[in-house]
Amino acid sequence: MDHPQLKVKILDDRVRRFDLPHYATEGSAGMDLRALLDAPLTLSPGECELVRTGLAVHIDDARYAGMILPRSGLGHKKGIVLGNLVGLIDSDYQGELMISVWNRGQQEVTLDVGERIAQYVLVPVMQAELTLVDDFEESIRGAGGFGHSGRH
Ligand SMILES: O=c1ccn([C@H]2C[C@H](O)[C@@H](COP(=O)(O)OP(=O)(O)OP(=O)(O)O)O2)c(=O)[nH]1
Ligand SMILES: [Mg+2]
Repeated sequence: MDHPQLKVKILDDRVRRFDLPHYATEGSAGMDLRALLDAPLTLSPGECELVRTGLAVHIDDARYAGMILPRSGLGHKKGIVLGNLVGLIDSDYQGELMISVWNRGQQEVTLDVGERIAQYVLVPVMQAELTLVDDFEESIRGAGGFGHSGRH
C-alpha cells in the first residue's frame, strides 16, 4: 500500500531523546504523541494545559487532516482527555502540534516528561462545495433527527 507521506520537523532537540511518533503495531490507527515538558506536570481535577510536542507536521495535501485523540487508557482510567475533545489539524498547518490536556477526573494526575498523552490519526477529508437551493427534494427522514427514528 502506498502510504501518504507526512513531513515532520523537530522544533526542540529534547524530542530526540524519545522515539518519533510511529505506529506501535502493523494495524495501529494512530501514532502516540509525547509530552514535551520541562518537568512533570501535575493537573488538578478540572485543570487544562496546552502541552507542546516539539514537532511540526505538514500534511500538505487537502485530501487529509490530522486528528489528535485521547488515549483510551489515560482517558478512562485517569480522566486525562483533551480540552478541545478532539484536535483537528489542517493540512496546511505548519506550526507546532499542541495538545490541550484536560484532567476531567476527580484526582490529581501527574504527566511525566515524554509521556505518551494523546494520539495522532491521519484521516481522509473531502472539501465540499456548497450550492444554495430554495428547497430540498424530500427524503424519507425529512427534518427528523435527534432520536426521531425511534418514535412512532
Ligand atoms: O489540538 C489541536 C488543535 C489544533 N491545533 C493546530 C492545528 C490546526 O490546524 C490549528 C487550528 O486549529 P482549529 O482550526 O481547530 O482552531 P481555531 O480555533 O479555529 O484556530 P484558527 O483560527 O487558527 O483556525 O491549530 C493543534 O496544534 N492542536
Ligand atoms: Mg480553524
